[in-house]
Amino acid sequence: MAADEKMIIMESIDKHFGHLHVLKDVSLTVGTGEKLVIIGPSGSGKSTLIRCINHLEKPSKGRVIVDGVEITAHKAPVNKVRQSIGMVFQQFNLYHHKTVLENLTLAPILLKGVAKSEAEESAMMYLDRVGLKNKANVYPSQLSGGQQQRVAIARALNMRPKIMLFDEPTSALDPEMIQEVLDVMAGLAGEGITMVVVTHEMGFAKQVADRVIFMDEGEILEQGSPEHFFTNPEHDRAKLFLSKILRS
Ligand SMILES: Nc1ncnc2c1ncn2[C@@H]1O[C@H](COP(=O)(O)OP(=O)(O)OP(=O)(O)O)[C@@H](O)[C@H]1O
Repeated sequence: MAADEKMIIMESIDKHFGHLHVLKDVSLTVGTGEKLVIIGPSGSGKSTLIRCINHLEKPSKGRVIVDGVEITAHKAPVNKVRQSIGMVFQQFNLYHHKTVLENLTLAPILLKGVAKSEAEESAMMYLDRVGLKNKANVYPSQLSGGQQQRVAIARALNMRPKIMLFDEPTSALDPEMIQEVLDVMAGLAGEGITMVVVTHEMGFAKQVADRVIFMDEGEILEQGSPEHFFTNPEHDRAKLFLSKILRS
């Protein structure tokens, strides 16, 4: 894979919610296999930006190109492109009336026409990867929050995505469960998949990110390698944010 290959291109994105101007002319590219971590204060537009990548939010202006397909184009094959983008949310969003195994196999069978036996085989592989092979036949309500989030990650992976988006995946978890989810994500990061992660976990950003982006008030204020950003933030607002979050 060429290092300059672009998996995600966002060009001059604006997003308004009514009078609220949430993204202001944001441009961003993410390289194939890159691990990008987005940080910033609450309300700065991080979730909105990441949701523009898979068109859960439609930009008011600008273009989004994913793996060579412009999903903001008129009549773009949004559903098809979405199949190559896994997303993990703060809330785990599992199907509670389905077993863990069924949670993983449903989308590949229904959306991609994968044979049930094949979907189950790969599901077991991914459950093993997140350390939950022995939970295949239980229901989500029988799992801890951390386990449910690991199932959500395995479910996204079972669609064989090219990109994984994480929107504050540990924010709803009890503190003792955060690390088990971050460990799974760090393991995944080592495997070459393109990852975009919104998080308040600065340790994860330092450990895993190729690049950190600091957003404030709908703009990318600063970006750089974690080594550079965390030791040498340039903007006062980035400095203030880091001093607050690293103290907490
Ligand atoms: N669907 C929506 N309708 C109206 N306003 C919205 C909507 N989604 C987000 N907003 C507003 O847009 C702004 C940016 O929200 P967003 O969730 O992108 O920020 P964030 O940086 O991810 O914040 P947090 O860290 O608190 O999740 C906020 O003021 C939010 O209230």
